[in-house]
Amino acid sequence: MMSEQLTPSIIMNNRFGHGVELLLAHMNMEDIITATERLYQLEDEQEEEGGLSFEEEGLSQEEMDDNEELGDSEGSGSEPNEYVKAADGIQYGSVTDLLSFVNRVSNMQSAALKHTSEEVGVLLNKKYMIMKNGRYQINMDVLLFPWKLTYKNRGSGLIPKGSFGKVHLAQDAVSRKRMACKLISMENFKAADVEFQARFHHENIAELYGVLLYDHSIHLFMEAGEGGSVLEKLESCGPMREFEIIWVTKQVLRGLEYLHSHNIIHHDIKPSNIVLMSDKAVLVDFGLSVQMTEEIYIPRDLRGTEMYMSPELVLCRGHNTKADIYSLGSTIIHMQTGSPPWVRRYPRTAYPSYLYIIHKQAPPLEDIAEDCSLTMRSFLKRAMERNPAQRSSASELLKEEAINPPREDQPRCWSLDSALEEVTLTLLRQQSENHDTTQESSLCSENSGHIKRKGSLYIDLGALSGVCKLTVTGPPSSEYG
Ligand SMILES: Nc1ncnc2c1ncn2[C@@H]1O[C@H](COP(=O)(O)OP(=O)(O)OP(=O)(O)O)[C@@H](O)[C@H]1O
Repeated sequence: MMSEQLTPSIIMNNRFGHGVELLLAHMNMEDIITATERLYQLEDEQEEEGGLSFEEEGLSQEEMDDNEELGDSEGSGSEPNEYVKAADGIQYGSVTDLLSFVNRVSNMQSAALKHTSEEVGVLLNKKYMIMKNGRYQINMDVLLFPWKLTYKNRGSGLIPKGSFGKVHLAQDAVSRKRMACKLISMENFKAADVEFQARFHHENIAELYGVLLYDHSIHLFMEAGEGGSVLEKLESCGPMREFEIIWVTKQVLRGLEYLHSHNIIHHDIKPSNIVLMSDKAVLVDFGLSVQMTEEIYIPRDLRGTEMYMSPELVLCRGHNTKADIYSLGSTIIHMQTGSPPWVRRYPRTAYPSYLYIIHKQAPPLEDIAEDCSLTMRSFLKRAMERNPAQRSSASELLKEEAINPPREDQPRCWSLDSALEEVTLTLLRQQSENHDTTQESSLCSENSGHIKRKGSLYIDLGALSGVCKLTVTGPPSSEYG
């Protein structure tokens, strides 16, 4: 059995021997057979290919080239076997490498990994996660911090906590990239927790950077929503204004349009699973997601969060991607009013479950905010249509007037944008008439920056974060030396 006192070099030298001892001591026979089969299969593959290869899926040419170098320099082909390697170190790899790592880890008895004192895992992103001497150590190469979302009325050191995980802010010591790191205990980890984020890439889906197993917890490193979740914003700043809701809704719909085009149901659309960045919002938490293989998904269990669930999901007789659209409708009601649907009419204290109410009474159009615009109200009716076949899809909703308001109805900053743009263009025209090239170039650069921001709520969110005293306190740079 691997002793905790062994120095890293001894562990390296005895890696293969200790690995076998560990397997024998802690795995059951079935695990050993699976592992052995995998070992021979891998050896065969390596012999055929003349060495260990990375599947290049999801990697840029540059990364693929780097992988080749990595393979040479680290002598990956000469490792005793990949089974031991993948459970006994860190490697840069492709999505396929990562998925095979998480599958192996989630199938192993947790006792077999209990004594792994070093990080093991697969990193997808070489630009942000910089390995040193074949290692990527927690609290050395990557530092973890509690989120310090200093929204008003909130204490510091808040760690957003879900039912199975907790999410820290992480920073790579070399690249300085800030990431979110979700910790899931081995007992609760399942491959689905990473599968969708690893396989599917879209700007409105939090990008997965790598997965490590350390200290008996799975660490998922991903794109960080430094502005916190929509739920945190609601809890601290109260109901959102319609132009903010429109902005978030559009981002979520784009993410859903992409997921649904791949027949993926997210299954848990709600304010805490939408996180904010300065220029976009992304979906997180794919632990309940499912990729449909048929028109209708027949669930074996109830998936989702009650208050946001559609009536067909509650019924458990089969549903499809439209269930997410309904949950988005519930989420919009929460953003408008500060409470999820139902709870103001049926207080939680008196109603321990809302399933029956949803089944009998959905959709909860009475919960739509009183000051909701007519177009948003009609959007909500389409999104929360009781019959999923008649409910609009993400692509259809993206074309709705409610989320594409006419220019004159845009929020003030948009008008400010437009006004600035018009003034700048007029000035530019005048300047070019006068041939004053010096001023023209300075105006040009200002203008291009301005145009880049146009169409996003860049200014609003910045201003908003000021109003809400939203800051993410990063680590003092002195901590990195
Ligand atoms: N990439 C991220 N960036 C910023 N915050 C995040 C990120 N991922 C998750 N969070 C925050 O951490 C909280 C918990 O994460 P997550 O929902 O993934 O865990 P969970 O255990 O599956 O939660 P639940 O079961 O309640 O949905 C989220 O509500 C969100 O506030």
